[in-house]
Amino acid sequence: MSKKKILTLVFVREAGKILLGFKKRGFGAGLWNGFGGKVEEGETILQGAKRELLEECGLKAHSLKSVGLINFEFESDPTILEVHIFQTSDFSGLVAESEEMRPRWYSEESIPFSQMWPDDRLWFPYMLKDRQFEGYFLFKGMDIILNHWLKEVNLLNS
Ligand SMILES: CNc1ncnc2c1ncn2[C@@H]1O[C@H](COP(=O)(O)OP(=O)(O)OP(=O)(O)O)[C@@H](O)[C@H]1O
Repeated sequence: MSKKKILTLVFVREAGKILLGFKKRGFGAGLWNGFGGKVEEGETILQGAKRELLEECGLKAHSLKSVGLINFEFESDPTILEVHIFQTSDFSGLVAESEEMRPRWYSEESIPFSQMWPDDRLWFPYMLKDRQFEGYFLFKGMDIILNHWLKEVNLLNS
C-alpha cells in the first residue's frame, strides 16, 4: 500500500519578480525552490503553507491563491508526495534567511531552472501565466523524470 505525505509549496511574486529559496539542508538541498514543507497534524493545508513561509523566509502571507496540485512518486519508494502549490502577492514582513533557506528575488525572466527540481520548468509556465494545473511525476532518483502528465484545471480558491 502506498502512503501519502501532504506538502506545501509557496511562491511570493511581486512586480515581475519571484522569491526563491536556496535549500540548505534536507530533501532537495542545493536546489532553488519555493517555501514549504510537511503539513502537520491539526493544521489545515493553508495554515501549513503560511507557517512554512514564515519559518523559512520571514514573510507573512495574508492570503494565498491555489496554483497547482502535483503528486510525485519516486521509483522504489511507495510514498506519494502530494504537493499543494500556492502563490501570493499579499504579504508583509521582511525577507530573512533561515536555517533551511537562503532567499533571493529573481526576475521572472531569469529563473534558475538548471538549479531547480526538473519538474519545475514544466509547470512554472502555468503559474507564471496565473493558470491552475494538476499533474503527476514519476522520478528515478532526483534527476530523471520517467513519466509525467500535466493539465490545466480550475482549483477552488482559498
Ligand atoms: C520532486 N519534485 C519536487 N519539485 C518541486 N518541489 C518539491 C518536489 N518535491 C518536494 N518539493 C518541495 O520541497 C519541499 C520539501 O520540504 P521538506 O524539507 O521535506 O519539508 P519540511 O520543511 O517539513 O521538512 P523537515 O522539517 O526538515 O522534515 C516542500 O516544499 C515540497 O513541496
